[in-house]
Amino acid sequence: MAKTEFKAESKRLLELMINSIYSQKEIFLRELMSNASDAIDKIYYRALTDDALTFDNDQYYIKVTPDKENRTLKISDTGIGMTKDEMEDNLGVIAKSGSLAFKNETELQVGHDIIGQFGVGFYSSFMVADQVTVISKALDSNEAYKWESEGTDGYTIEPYEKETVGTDIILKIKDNGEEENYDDFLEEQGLKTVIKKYSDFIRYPIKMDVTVQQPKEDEEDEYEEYQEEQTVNNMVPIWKKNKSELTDEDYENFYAEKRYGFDKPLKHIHINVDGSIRYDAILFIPESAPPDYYTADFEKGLELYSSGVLIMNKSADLLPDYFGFVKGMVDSEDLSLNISREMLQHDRQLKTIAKNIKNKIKSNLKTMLNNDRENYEKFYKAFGRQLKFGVYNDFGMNKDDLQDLLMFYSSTEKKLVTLDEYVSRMPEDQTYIYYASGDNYDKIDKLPQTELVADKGYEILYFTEEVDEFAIKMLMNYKEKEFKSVSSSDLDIENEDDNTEEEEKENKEVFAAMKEAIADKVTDVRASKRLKSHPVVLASDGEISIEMEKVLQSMPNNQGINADKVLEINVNHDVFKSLQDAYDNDKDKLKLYTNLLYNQALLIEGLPVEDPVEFTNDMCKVMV
Ligand SMILES: Nc1ncnc2c1ncn2[C@@H]1O[C@H](COP(=O)(O)OP(=O)(O)OP(=O)(O)O)[C@@H](O)[C@H]1O
Repeated sequence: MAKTEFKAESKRLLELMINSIYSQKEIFLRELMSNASDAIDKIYYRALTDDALTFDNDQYYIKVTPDKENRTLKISDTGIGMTKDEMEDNLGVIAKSGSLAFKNETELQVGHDIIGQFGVGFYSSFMVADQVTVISKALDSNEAYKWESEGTDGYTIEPYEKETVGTDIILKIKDNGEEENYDDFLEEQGLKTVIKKYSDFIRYPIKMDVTVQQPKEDEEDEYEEYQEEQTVNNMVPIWKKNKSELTDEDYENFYAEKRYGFDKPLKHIHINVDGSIRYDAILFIPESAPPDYYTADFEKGLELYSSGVLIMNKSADLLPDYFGFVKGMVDSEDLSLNISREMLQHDRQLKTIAKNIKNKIKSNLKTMLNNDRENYEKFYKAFGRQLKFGVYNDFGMNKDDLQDLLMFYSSTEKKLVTLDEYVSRMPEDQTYIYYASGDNYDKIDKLPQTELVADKGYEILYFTEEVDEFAIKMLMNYKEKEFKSVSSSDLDIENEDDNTEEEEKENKEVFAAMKEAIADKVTDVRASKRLKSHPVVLASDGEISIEMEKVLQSMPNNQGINADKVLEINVNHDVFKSLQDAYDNDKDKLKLYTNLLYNQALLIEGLPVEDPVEFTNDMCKVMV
């Protein structure tokens, strides 16, 4: 039969699986168990709304059958099954399509990373099997099909006989290699261990024929063996267990099992509430953001259960947007099983739960910040941006909840610091919280605008993300201290040797002539109070800073909002003497110098020079 080729990305993933050196090959079983359990969930949902279907617990289970002689492992479920089209769609293409595109070739070759970071799902079977056969009959269908593949060269699908609805997956387990032993996946004990480790909390029974010994009748010391079907998993959901019985590893396994993420969570929060509203919840703070996190595709939400039965995969109403990174589940006896999405939105109980959850997350993050700084910084690297958006969004409504969770890089501490730490260190004569914006820490370090503030010994917070200044503008102040950009025209710093005002008065005409030369570009040309060694800098008057202008300009529907730019000249720099000289003797030269300085200031700001050809020609004019 002709083989159908896998799509290119799937083929690459398969190659990785087949040649994988990944040590935890056993996770293939977890993936297959989860798929089987999801398939049964789907029938369960259908039964909720379809009167023709009843969900009888006894009929729904997963069965694991090893066959040592033939080196096969069969995993059967009584779930919803797949039609021929679904087999094509689901097994012929990698589910999380696009995930490979996020990785570069070297990372792919290592192999570890990709398996650790992305759900490899069904394909992980190829880590342990030479051949994978899927026989499935979908609910409402009279036909069954067999999908088969030996790896990268493609797969076949053909009609097949299967009486009952559900799916059988048959793996032809690889022969042992020099260093690798696959026999565990054919042994009762090995399989049991792996199932317990990863899939203990699967809600449906995972059954296996287990060899049991019992004393022979009438004959002491003699035993006979027989096979007995046993349920291998515990089925009591982890959230119903006593916290003291559970280890970090249990929570981590649950996180992986549920596919909340492919990282290791930084923290879990287990909540049991038995008050006027009863609920249990397990929440996780992930370590890293999923690739689509900061895109419109990302959907936040927690799994919602009603008395242990999943009623919604992603209940968005349970999490505020700014905590959208939190993964996990909530189970409440007080929610009705058949509640609709629309009704849930207005459900008073759900609102109360959401509020409690929000406060729990906040207090847990706060504790992590205070007691486990290293992990908090990891978290902040992944999701700090989200918190800052949280401060900015909804007209700053949530800023009080979030301001103490923010961190910024400090010029003096050379690490991330909180606003509270900054304010508590402020010298008495310092009125403002100073910040400087730029692309990265190194660039900001070198910004001329920081000279005076840094010289004064004041700490400066470095803003490197687009949202930073917008969030801070929304915050307005922290502990009554206002924020001030080092680029703002009035820095409010006393400087005894300041001679700028006199110089500016004395050289009024020079400044006026310079202003005239670039009148369409800046609102003013002034003597700078903030520069020490640099000749020139751009500052801004008013609410819109130059960094904000950059962000606003890059937006699709930008409305041409500009900062009021001021060109500041260091009157104590030799360049100023040249300007004075040019004013006295050669007005064209003054124009040339002014334009050059303006363009230099643009470059320092990371803004594009408006006319690069004119700029280089001007440079040449000074040289010859
Ligand atoms: N036992 C099964 N019964 C019914 N459908 C299944 C079964 N196993 C897999 N599928 C279908 O194949 C799809 C692909 O499975 P796969 O394990 O590759 O990815 P996933 O479960 O969607 O996502 P991931 O494992 O990456 O979280 C599933 O979404 C499901 O639709």
